[in-house]
Amino acid sequence: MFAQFSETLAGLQLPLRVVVKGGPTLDLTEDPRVTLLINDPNLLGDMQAPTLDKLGDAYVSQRMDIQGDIMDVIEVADRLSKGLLGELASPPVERTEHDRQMDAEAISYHYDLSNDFYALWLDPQMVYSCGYFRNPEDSLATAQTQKLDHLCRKLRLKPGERLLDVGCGWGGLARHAARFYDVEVHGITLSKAQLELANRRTAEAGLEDRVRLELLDYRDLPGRENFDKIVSVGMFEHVGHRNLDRYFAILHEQVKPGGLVMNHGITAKHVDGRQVGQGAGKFIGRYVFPHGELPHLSMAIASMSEQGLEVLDVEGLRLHYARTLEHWSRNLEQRLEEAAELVSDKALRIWRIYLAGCAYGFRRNWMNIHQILAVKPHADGSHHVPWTRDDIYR
Ligand SMILES: C[S@@+](CC[C@H](N)C(=O)[O-])C[C@H]1O[C@@H](n2cnc3c(N)ncnc32)[C@H](O)[C@@H]1O
Repeated sequence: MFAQFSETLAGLQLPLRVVVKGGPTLDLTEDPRVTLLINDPNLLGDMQAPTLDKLGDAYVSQRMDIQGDIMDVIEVADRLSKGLLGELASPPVERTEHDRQMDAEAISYHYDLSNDFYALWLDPQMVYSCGYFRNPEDSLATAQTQKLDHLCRKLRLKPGERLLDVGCGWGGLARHAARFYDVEVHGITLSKAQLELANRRTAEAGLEDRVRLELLDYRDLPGRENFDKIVSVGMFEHVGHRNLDRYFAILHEQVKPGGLVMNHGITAKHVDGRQVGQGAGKFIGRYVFPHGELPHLSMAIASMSEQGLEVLDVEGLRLHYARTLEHWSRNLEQRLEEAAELVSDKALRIWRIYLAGCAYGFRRNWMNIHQILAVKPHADGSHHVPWTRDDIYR
């Protein structure tokens, strides 16, 4: 099997060494940067058609180990896959009918993993979404604070207003908005572990009177027109295509007439949902974000518009997310031993591949991220949003 494998790979100029445990070694160039250690010789068969999903799966299941910089590993894996299979154009992922239980389980799987583990590689405020780099060399902490402030400015928060934060994570945005914009924030999450730490940090910051966080599904928000402004960051990826109209209808119902809604989330590259990334999306769906779905920007805008939210501004931040993920991945790589004390070997393998793989994917334009700002106009069509964007950038 190894002879056939060597022949298949022979033409690829990749900085790759393949070592079969207790067996032969193959170097594709001099001084390879990346080594794949094959623990299970049967894997050589699968490696004839190496999608990123199959390679990732081999690593997660310990059939293979890796050596070298994790970013190099991802790049070499992608080049290996494209070299042997060409550019794969996969059909869209299967869309699922999301219900509360399915979403609660999917959220718990990802976000209840371990607060201490997330704290190892996120910024000090534990913001788990794309940062905003005024300068590409900004630190992660700076970029996250800038992102929180960018959102608050776009929302034109004013003292005393009520803000709903859908998918509040560890509460970084809620605390920033309450502290610096003097608003009252109601945040919701489906993660018990997140909520516990978010509440603790809010109490420590002395913001309990202005920040209320709770475990609640967005479909269970009571009442209507309760909020002056709404923000949702990194949450709508969990909603699902079939629930998109319902989700935006709920945001429309919850915001007061004249109020602003900000939806910040990852969007698909292609309108028809066909996948790029050599099977990487399958890996993410199986191991990282079960039932996650990425709508195209045009679908999000169409759905918002149909639900009565008038789109004012869209900002693409794709390279900002690549940079954010590079920080997260580098942070994790520097603290692998501590991480191994906090999560299982399997989870650590998954998160290593996911963070480096998504950094690579955003850089290569496999997906995008957009902030979409919309207003719910008054019944007569009026609203009082400033005529220019000058106030945001003062
Ligand atoms: C990627 S995290 C983003 C957290 C935070 N907005 C941030 O930027 O740090 C996604 C958040 O969405 C929440 N979420 C996902 N589905 C939800 C649902 N159906 N109802 C309420 N929250 C949900 C998760 O619990 C999590 O807090």
